[in-house]
Amino acid sequence: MDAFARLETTIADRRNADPASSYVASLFARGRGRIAQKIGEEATETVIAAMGDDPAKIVPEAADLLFHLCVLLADAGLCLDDVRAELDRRDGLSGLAEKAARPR
Ligand SMILES: N=c1c2ncn([C@@H]3O[C@H](COP(=O)(O)OP(=O)(O)OP(=O)(O)O)[C@@H](O)[C@H]3O)c2ncn1[C@@H]1O[C@H](COP(=O)(O)O)[C@@H](O)[C@H]1O
Repeated sequence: MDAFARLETTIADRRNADPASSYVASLFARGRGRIAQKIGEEATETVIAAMGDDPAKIVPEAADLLFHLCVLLADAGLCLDDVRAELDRRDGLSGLAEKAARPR
């Protein structure tokens, strides 16, 4: 099982855990708005790391961001396979061509 699959399983296991002993459970308890806010914070921290001079510092921030995104997906009843399916759907479709084909 890869890291993302393990993480999804752990997050699902934490849904009814005690928020006092589980960070994931505490996020579920605080709700979708708080989870979304954390994604904003972690995205900002990733941007700050990206603007620095040490690319290695992006890695832990990206991990925080992806972790919180996984919690958001779980909270919304979604999973990474849903995201994979969307990426598969886009595979081979140029971003520039897709944008040019959008209704104006
Ligand atoms: N991957 C992670 C992971 N990445 C980041 N974090 C936590 O995310 C939080 C984000 O850092 P911040 O400094 O922004 O958090 P904070 O200010 O303390 O949080 P707030 O009070 O602002 O909400 C920290 O508490 C990190 O420890 C994570 N917490 C848990 N996991 C995974 O989730 C599993 C279950 O964790 P628990 O639910 O805590 O058992 C763990 O075994 C890990 O696999």
